[in-house]
Amino acid sequence: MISLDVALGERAYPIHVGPGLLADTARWREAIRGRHVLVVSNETVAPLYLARVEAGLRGHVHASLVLPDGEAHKTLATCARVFDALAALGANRDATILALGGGVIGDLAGFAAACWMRGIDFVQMPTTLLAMVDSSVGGKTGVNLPAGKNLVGAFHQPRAVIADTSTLATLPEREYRAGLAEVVKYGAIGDAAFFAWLERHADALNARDDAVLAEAIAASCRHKAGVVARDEHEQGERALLNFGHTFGHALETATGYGNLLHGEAVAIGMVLAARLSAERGHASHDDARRLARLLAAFGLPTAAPAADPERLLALMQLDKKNLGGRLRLILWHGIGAAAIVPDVDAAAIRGVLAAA
Ligand SMILES: NC(=O)c1ccc[n+]([C@@H]2O[C@H](COP(=O)([O-])OP(=O)(O)OC[C@H]3O[C@@H](n4cnc5c(N)ncnc54)[C@H](O)[C@@H]3O)[C@@H](O)[C@H]2O)c1
Ligand SMILES: O=C(O)C(=O)C[C@@H](O)[C@H](O)[C@H](O)COP(=O)(O)O
Ligand SMILES: [Zn+2]
Repeated sequence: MISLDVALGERAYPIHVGPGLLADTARWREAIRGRHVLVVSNETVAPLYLARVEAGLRGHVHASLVLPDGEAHKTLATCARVFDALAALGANRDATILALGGGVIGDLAGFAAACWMRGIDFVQMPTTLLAMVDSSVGGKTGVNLPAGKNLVGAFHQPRAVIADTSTLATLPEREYRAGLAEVVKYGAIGDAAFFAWLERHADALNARDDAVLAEAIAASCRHKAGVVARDEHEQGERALLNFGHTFGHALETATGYGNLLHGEAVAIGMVLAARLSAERGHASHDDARRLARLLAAFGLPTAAPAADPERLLALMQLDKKNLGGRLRLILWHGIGAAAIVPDVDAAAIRGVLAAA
């Protein structure tokens, strides 16, 4: 098992990564402070793993809420179901939500925890690669609107992250590969050596080699935990974690939530952002091609699906990073370096979208 901390002073919390952690109840029960516990999961994950979690809750007043599966359900309406379940449980301010599932469950249950009685504890129990390397860490919680991804949300840090890597054994191949997109992101924006390591270990990662995968997850969590500790509320550096996301989120919304997986949309978005950066002279075309090659080696898409460029641009205009009506994007300086660019010309974005 690997453990590290997200260093946030009094709100610091541990990330534990390793096989069998859900059954290691002593490890995660210490993160629960009150009597009431609501486990939030979905109809795919619950039959596989909910019993392991419930077995650790003897002595607590607890209930489980099993939600429908999918990005299309990351909505305010689903969130209202979590509130109803908390009310039925009699959950007070000392209640804890356990979010058992992928990023959709983590974002949604975390947001419900941020809102219930103005904020209760929650514990992330990620069961996808993407959730283990990214969404469970850092406290970005929220839901989608038809108008855009994650438009309603809150920063609310979990009390602990319990990543049981044995759950990845049941994760479908496409979902596994989508998680690798966010792993590549850490190398692309801030760690050229890690990027090169990923290139060398692509075959092992595709084969889900246990030791190599554990190293990739640990390195990703270290990157994310470091950024979050330095810039919890995205006043600066944290925005770099959004590399590829302005394009990616627009594609997810435009194609209908769930058709393109988040990791897939981010892969395409990183390729488009890298191309835009190369065209503006920030990065070399060779580096942009190298990024696309690594993503393709992980079986990820690198070309945008058919979508109206004007609709995509309109969606990008509602991105949370924008200020003063200006398009603020994360552009790229080649393998291992990225920067926030405050005023990107819409015409340049149109050009990249039209050529995609
Ligand atoms: N908060 C953040 O910082 C952050 C970071 C990245 C992504 N996100 C969000 O995360 C979401 C994507 O998360 P995701 O990729 O985990 O998708 P997901 O939550 O939809 O999970 C993917 C699929 O795998 C299934 N699944 C989960 N664990 C499984 C397991 N162990 N075995 C079998 N099936 C399993 C799920 O039921 C689902 O069908 C998006 O909404 C994205 O916006 C948030
Ligand atoms: O933690 C962050 O900060 C990120 O940007 C991580 C992203 O991978 C993630 O998709 C996040 O949900 C995007 O956040 P948003 O603020 O663009 O909605
Ligand atoms: Zn993401």
